[in-house]
Amino acid sequence: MDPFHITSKKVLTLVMVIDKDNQKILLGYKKRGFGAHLWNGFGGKVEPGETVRQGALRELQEEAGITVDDHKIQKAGLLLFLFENDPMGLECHVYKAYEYHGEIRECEEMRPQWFDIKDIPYEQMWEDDKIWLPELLKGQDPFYGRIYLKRKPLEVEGEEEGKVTVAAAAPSSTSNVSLTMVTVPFTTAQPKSGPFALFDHRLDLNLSKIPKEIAFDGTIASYED
Ligand SMILES: Nc1nc2c([nH]c(=O)n2[C@H]2C[C@H](O)[C@@H](COP(=O)(O)OP(=O)(O)OP(=O)(O)O)O2)c(=O)[nH]1
Repeated sequence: MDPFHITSKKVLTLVMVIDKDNQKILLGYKKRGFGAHLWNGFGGKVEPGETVRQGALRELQEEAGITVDDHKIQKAGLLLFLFENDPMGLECHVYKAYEYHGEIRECEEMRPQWFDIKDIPYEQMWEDDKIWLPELLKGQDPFYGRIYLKRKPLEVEGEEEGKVTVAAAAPSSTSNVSLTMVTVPFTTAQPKSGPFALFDHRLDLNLSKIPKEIAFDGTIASYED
């Protein structure tokens, strides 16, 4: 049985806000939850009753405090995250925006910060980002990627007085796996990377040739602009 076979998926959004004039990108430090301690764009689960695009705009407003005009947010790609031995895939719709309204502000989930595009903190981001984000920044989008991830055995959860508490990483979907808590010596050299390690990937840069509905693994990924 293919360990990356999925039978269902969650639909997620991710918005990358880019300041072209100053060659900067807005990232948020995820303070809690899935992908905690990593820098990322802004996004989350699409809620019932909203389109993917509406979900992207809502999450950007909630997490960074800013809004983008509907026609100014551009689809940059579609990423399918597949987790080993997890039948739930994540279909992540990636958008980019070059203009926004409002004041950037921190919320309890994310701490936004501008980074020079030449200094993107890839070592503190999801491992797959270094595959597709440079393409987005070069304008090589829209793209379609399949990202295969393996669970890391242990993951940093918190730190106190030179020690960190680590827990067995939880799977992407609702988990019936119990967390194993242990305390190990903390080394500052250890990056706080995501709980999953990149196993394999495929990135297709000519999405225009792919039909709007993409069939994969028995499920259909919607591709709305
Ligand atoms: N850059 C990047 N982003 C990813 C990867 N995998 C992944 O889920 N994401 C993004 C997609 C979403 O924006 C975000 C996960 O959504 P979330 O769990 O925070 O959703 P949410 O805000 O609705 O969550 P909640 O805490 O309100 O339940 O992480 C990845 O490999 N790279």
